[in-house]
Amino acid sequence: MNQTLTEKIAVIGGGSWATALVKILCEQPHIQVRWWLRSAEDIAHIRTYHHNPSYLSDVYLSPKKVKVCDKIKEAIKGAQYVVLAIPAAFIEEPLRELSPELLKGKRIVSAIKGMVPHKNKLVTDWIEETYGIPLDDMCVIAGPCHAEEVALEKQSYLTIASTNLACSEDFSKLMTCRYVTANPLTDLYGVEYAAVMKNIVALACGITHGIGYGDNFQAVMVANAMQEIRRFVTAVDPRERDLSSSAYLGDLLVTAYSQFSRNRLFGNMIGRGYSVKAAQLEMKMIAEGYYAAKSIFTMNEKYQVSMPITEAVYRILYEGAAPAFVMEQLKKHLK
Ligand SMILES: NC(=O)c1ccc[n+]([C@@H]2O[C@H](COP(=O)([O-])OP(=O)(O)OC[C@H]3O[C@@H](n4cnc5c(N)ncnc54)[C@H](OP(=O)(O)O)[C@@H]3O)[C@@H](O)[C@H]2O)c1
Ligand SMILES: O=P(O)(O)OC[C@H](O)CO
Repeated sequence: MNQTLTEKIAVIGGGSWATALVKILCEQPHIQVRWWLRSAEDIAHIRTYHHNPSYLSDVYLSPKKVKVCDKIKEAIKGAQYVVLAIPAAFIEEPLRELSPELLKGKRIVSAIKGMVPHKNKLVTDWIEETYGIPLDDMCVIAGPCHAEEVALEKQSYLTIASTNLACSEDFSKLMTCRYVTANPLTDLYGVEYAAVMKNIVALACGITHGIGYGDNFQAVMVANAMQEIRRFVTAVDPRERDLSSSAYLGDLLVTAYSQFSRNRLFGNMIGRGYSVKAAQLEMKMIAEGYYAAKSIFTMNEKYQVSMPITEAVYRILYEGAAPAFVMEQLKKHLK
């Protein structure tokens, strides 16, 4: 049956999460996805074979639904939503081609769980400051959801957070399909900071497992981490929020425990004695927690919240402190 594709959505980024989001969006009969990737080889391959050769290569990408674009300007043209799915550390370069005029009137959706390094800014704050998009025209995709499980169509839940309930409700509808349920929420900052911080915790879990600590220790660390997240998020953006819900606690748990977690894997390599450089080279994918540890540690110089787990990860990754020694010190802070 021929469907009329009445809504264009741009997806920016070519990694695993971008590929999974393209797949989810393609489930909507009326949507055409305009997909920008930086790799010319991947673009050529997708055009010919309808699969991303580099990430989630089993996912079929229908040429009727997905238009792959070499130019970011081409991808956003006519799109009502622009979905950003590049690790925060690399977001500035590709968006440099865009201007406030080109993005005016569009809704920006951040699928990024990271902060723009050097600026120590949430992606939504950085977009508002750089492109003048009001926060009410933005939302973030959060919740415990690994791209690999989306590829396998395993039942998953997402949270779409925005300061503007209508914006989060509208986008939740587009992200809901047979195997994904997306729920709206209005706690934009809380969700965004919690998503950034859970990556640091997963790194810490990986480090301790790499050293030889067991599940008993990890459970205590994750419980303490939830309190650390609560202290920091409350200091930065005080308001009522249920941190035990899936956008916060659920996301922390999946990242801390899943076989698919990039951040946990990265931490595990560090715990087993890899240098940061060697671990980054070995892992094809990006562990946002590496950058987040620095951003949150630096932000906390202002807030002075007690954050022993973040500090431990920062000292290991950025000051070269020995993981076993740092974790020995951390033990004294956990209950
Ligand atoms: N994966 C998930 O399950 C998942 C779930 C929820 C949220 N997220 C979030 O989604 C965002 C994207 O993560 P991902 O998992 O899709 O990452 P990924 O699979 O590790 O892919 C990395 C992406 O970053 C690009 N990249 C790497 N180095 C770059 C550089 N120096 N300059 C510019 N681009 C570079 C890669 O492009 P090339 O392929 O061309 O190298 C690729 O598109 C992150 O913020 C992550 O936290 C991921
Ligand atoms: O678990 P990670 O470190 O791969 O991060 C991916 C997502 O944030 C999980 O929701």
